[in-house]
Amino acid sequence: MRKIEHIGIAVQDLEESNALFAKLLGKKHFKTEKVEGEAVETSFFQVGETKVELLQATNPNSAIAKYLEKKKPGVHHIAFDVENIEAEVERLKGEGFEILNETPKQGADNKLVVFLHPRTTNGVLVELCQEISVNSK
Ligand SMILES: C[C@@H](C(=O)O)C(=O)SCCNC(=O)CCNC(=O)[C@H](O)C(C)(C)COP(=O)(O)OP(=O)(O)OC[C@H]1O[C@@H](n2cnc3c(N)ncnc32)[C@H](O)[C@@H]1OP(=O)(O)O
Ligand SMILES: [Co+2]
Repeated sequence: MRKIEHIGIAVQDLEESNALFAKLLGKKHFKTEKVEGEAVETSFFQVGETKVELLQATNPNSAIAKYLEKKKPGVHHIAFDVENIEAEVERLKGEGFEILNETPKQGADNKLVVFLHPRTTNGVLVELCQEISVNSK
């Protein structure tokens, strides 16, 4: 794990939360992006080396929608930047962590992502992110 790539925060209303976090952080989000595969719309704030990712569900089947059925808006996951996501998945499997999607999937902000089940990570939903480099497209 090279650094915390982002902190994912589940929100009910992206526009409202964008305005709140702009006040909190003293800067506006630098992008919004829909991720069809996760049925979310995201917005990103750069905070030093890491980011804050706000996530709003775009349909009721979204993991974010399901989360907000049971829990209040708040910190949803921690994402770590990794050099080689396949190698990291193998390493973590060997360490006994439960991988939710062994095959990396498309995330936001030009990343391939994998999630670990929170029941094997002390109750924290963990996301691994690998930058999709230009020559691997
Ligand atoms: C755009 C992308 C990106 O950055 O590139 C994203 O981040 S997309 C971010 C959205 N996509 C994802 O999160 C994809 C991965 N997430 C998932 O597959 C799911 O949300 C699960 C983590 C498997 C949870 O699914 P679901 O809520 O249906 O299962 P469940 O209700 O049985 O929950 C199983 C247990 O996990 C707990 N649980 C659920 N969500 C949790 C969360 N975010 N953090 C910590 N614990 C969590 C529940 O309280 C429950 O604990 P108890 O059994 O003790 O009650
Ligand atoms: Co994320």
